[in-house]
Amino acid sequence: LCITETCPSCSVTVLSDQFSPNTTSDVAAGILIPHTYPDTPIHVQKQWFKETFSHLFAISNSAEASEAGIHLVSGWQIFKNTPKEQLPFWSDVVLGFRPMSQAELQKFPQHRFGQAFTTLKCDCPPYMLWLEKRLKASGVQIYPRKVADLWELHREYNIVVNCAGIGAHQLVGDKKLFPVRGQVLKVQAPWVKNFIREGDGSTYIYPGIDSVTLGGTREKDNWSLSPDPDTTQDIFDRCCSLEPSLRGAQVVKVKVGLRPSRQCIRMQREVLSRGGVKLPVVHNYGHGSGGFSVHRGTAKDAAHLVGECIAALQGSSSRAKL
Ligand SMILES: Cc1cc2nc3c(=O)[nH]c(=O)nc-3n(C[C@H](O)[C@H](O)[C@H](O)COP(=O)(O)OP(=O)(O)OC[C@H]3O[C@@H](n4cnc5c(N)ncnc54)[C@H](O)[C@@H]3O)c2cc1C
Ligand SMILES: O=C(O)CCC(=O)C(=O)O
Repeated sequence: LCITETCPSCSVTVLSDQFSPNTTSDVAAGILIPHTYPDTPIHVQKQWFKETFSHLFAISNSAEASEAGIHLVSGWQIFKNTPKEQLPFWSDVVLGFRPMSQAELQKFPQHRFGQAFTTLKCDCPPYMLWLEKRLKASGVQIYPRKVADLWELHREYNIVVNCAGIGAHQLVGDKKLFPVRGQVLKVQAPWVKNFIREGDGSTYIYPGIDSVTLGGTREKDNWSLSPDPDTTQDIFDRCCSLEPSLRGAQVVKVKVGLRPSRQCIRMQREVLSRGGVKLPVVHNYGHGSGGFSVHRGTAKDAAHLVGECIAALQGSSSRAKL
């Protein structure tokens, strides 16, 4: 979508082997709380988050909000011990960030410190389906296709944008990319209105429009997509200890996804070349635990790199004509 906006003369095609509801993005809670990428400067991460937050805030404040599955949600991030960093880099992007009062902390007798704020949540699959609808309305072609090698696209397309998530491990052989398996439960608990997150991200409760997402797990290098029943029970128990009213909730779905993790998102131009033929590629993958939190910001950067590829192609074709 960002490419159609920044390069309106481009004809864009989406190729994907899986679509919603069968992607990693469909598993996510979709909450906007950044995870830090150790090898990316903080000001860049903050800019990605800010772009994403203000873009989604505008959608949440429009008639599209319910179909897009975008809504504001308030709640608490709680800590058993007071953390060293009490003001995360994103604290002035979310709304109303403040330390919790002692009265609020009484809800969590095991915890000593907490932060209250309002952020945004993207409910999936609705958000994915809404994006797909907007793509089609912009004239984008969408085809199911598994790509074995980016080079196979060189005859059909001038520029390739690689947004394959964990699929990039095989597609481009990126050894720096690894899966972090996550399991979540979707439960019916319409009385739960506030999010609750353990400061280390181990346990969370995120109310959505139709269900509440309970998590989580983080298992590095585990490629299994099968839900584990013991883990389901463990997640449920951990969430009930933070929000005892969940004991009365019914589990409607268990989902597993592989976070495409890396020390930094791969946001990069590359030119593939074989026998004198060139194929410009823009990589935009490796969003780990925070893909929703930064997706619009990173998409804008990727679209900018596509613009640079177009300029380079135009430059080389006018040189060739000379
Ligand atoms: C349990 C869990 C909870 C999460 N919660 C949150 C959250 O609350 N907030 C947040 O910000 N982030 C969250 N995340 C992280 C977020 O889900 C990811 O960062 C994000 O979904 C990655 O998006 P993506 O588009 O890169 O990958 P994907 O959603 O996996 O999309 C990649 C697409 O590429 C296609 N593809 C891959 N390889 C090929 C190929 N060879 N040929 C053709 N197509 C290919 C796939 O079929 C897929 O459609 C969570 C993740 C998990 C697992
Ligand atoms: O960490 C969180 O609180 C949100 C969920 C998430 O991003 C994840 O499980 O990866």
